[in-house]
Amino acid sequence: MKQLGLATEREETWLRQENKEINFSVIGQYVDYLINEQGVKNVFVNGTTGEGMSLSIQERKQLAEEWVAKGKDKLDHVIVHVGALSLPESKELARHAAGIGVDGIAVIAPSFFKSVNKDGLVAFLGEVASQAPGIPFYYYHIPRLTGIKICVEELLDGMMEQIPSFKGVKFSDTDLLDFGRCAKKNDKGQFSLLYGVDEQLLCALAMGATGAVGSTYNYFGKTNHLVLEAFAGADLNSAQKYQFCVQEFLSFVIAQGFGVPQIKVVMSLVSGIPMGPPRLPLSSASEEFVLKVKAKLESLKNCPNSLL
Ligand SMILES: CC(=O)N[C@@H]([C@@H](O)[C@H](O)[C@H](O)CO)[C@@H](O)CC(=O)C(=O)O
Repeated sequence: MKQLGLATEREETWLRQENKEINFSVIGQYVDYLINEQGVKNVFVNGTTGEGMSLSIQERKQLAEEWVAKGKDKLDHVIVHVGALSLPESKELARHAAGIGVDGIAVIAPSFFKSVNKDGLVAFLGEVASQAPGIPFYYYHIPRLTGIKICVEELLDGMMEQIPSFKGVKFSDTDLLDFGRCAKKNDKGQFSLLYGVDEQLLCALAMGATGAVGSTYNYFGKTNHLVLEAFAGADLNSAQKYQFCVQEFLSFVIAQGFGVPQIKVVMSLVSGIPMGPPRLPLSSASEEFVLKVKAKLESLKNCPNSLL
């Protein structure tokens, strides 16, 4: 947490920032921070934390371009979320992503019509994927936000059969029964299962996760790498210790109300790079949250398992 002092200074900047425009200029700095401070070399752009669904198509394209440009020769993978409510917009984003050379695209279930069925959803995903034929395709499952609760295990057969570029699932849900059934289908390691509920990463690894995508890796990247390493080395005690450390922080912030605005506060405090306010309809985190989370982060500096 050596950046805390710097973040305090910049915090006023982000709280005062009123125009809510994207600050593209910090992306290069953020790439270096992720690599050097967090050991993270893969990014997922325009997802939930990045408020992708609150951005215009043009903004999403510009962001994807900037991440690809600034990540060139530095990052291993830039996966861009291209999901949208409208199929033509999602296809346009997929074509654009393919054109700028991303390493993967992901699509969330379009969620205005909740009565979507499995075949309709797979057909939607397939049409989007077909616009970027050589690019690995991921289905982004986050039912808590989309309200689309079709089990991923049910979708898998359709996606594997109908989407030639299907590469895997970003699974942001606590349903480890569904997750385990997906892992069973992955017995030959045909696809990636990227878990996205960071407080339960270790459980998902035990079940068959092949990787993870989440907001926490912005600021607890190193600690989470230790979870991965300890698990890979069959050192369950250490893996638990590191996971408990992440859980201690997340249970504290979740009790305060932890959504994208609050995640941005933590990311700004730890990185020292201002993430700015969220876009409406989300509102900035309260000053009370900022003070509490600062104190919590300070206290974690003394946690023997924390690499903050
Ligand atoms: C709802 C939400 O934001 N979920 C996060 C988690 O990383 C979540 O913040 C974390 O598990 C803490 O609860 C991710 O699954 C989302 C994510 O990866 C994204 O930004 O697309």
